Amino acid sequence: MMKLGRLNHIGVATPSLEKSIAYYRDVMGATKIHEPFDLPAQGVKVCFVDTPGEGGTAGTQIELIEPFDESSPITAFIAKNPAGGQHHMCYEVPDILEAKAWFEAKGARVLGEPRIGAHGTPIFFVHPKDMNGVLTEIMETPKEAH
Ligand SMILES: CC[C@H](C(=O)O)C(=O)SCCNC(=O)CCNC(=O)[C@H](O)C(C)(C)COP(=O)(O)OP(=O)(O)OC[C@H]1O[C@@H](n2cnc3c(N)ncnc32)[C@H](O)[C@@H]1OP(=O)(O)O
Ligand SMILES: [Co+2]
Repeated sequence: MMKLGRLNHIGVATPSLEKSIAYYRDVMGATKIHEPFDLPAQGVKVCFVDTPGEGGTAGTQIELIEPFDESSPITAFIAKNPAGGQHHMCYEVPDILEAKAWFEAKGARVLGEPRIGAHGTPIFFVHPKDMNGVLTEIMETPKEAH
């Protein structure tokens, strides 16, 4: 049985990181907005916004993602949702290969091989049609978090 880990982030696609950063800062009152960065290998520009956890623990994050270029995997999503929107959910697991085997054994479509994601650890995606309509990212928990 795979053991589901914490919700690491909620991916929110946007046509403009700049506008979305201003929204989380000025409307949502986010106190910690990380430095945006490019992730061309995954076809996105990224900005993490922290949401507070309980009693000083780390909460989850909003992962703002903008297409890096026309070939981005989120270009089609933005074309369908010009204002952007909730794109994926990312959960942590202790062992990415064990998790990949788990989902494949369940008959779910794992999209590609594990690759390094925005937190610098291996990730993969499971097709939304096999996950109750939710594009699901699985991420190996960063070692320092163990
Ligand atoms: C990895 C870096 C970073 C990190 O956190 O580390 C990120 O998270 S980057 C996030 C961007 N990267 C990805 O999303 C990679 C995985 N995604 C894909 O491979 C595609 O987006 C895919 C296969 C999920 C969808 O492909 P496409 O956009 O071409 O759309 P389709 O017409 O093929 O979609 C088929 C079917 O799925 C529905 N769909 C599409 N996207 C989503 C979504 N985000 N959530 C829920 N459902 C989605 C789409 O509506 C189609 O449904 P249908 O009923 O057939 O119309
Ligand atoms: Co993500």
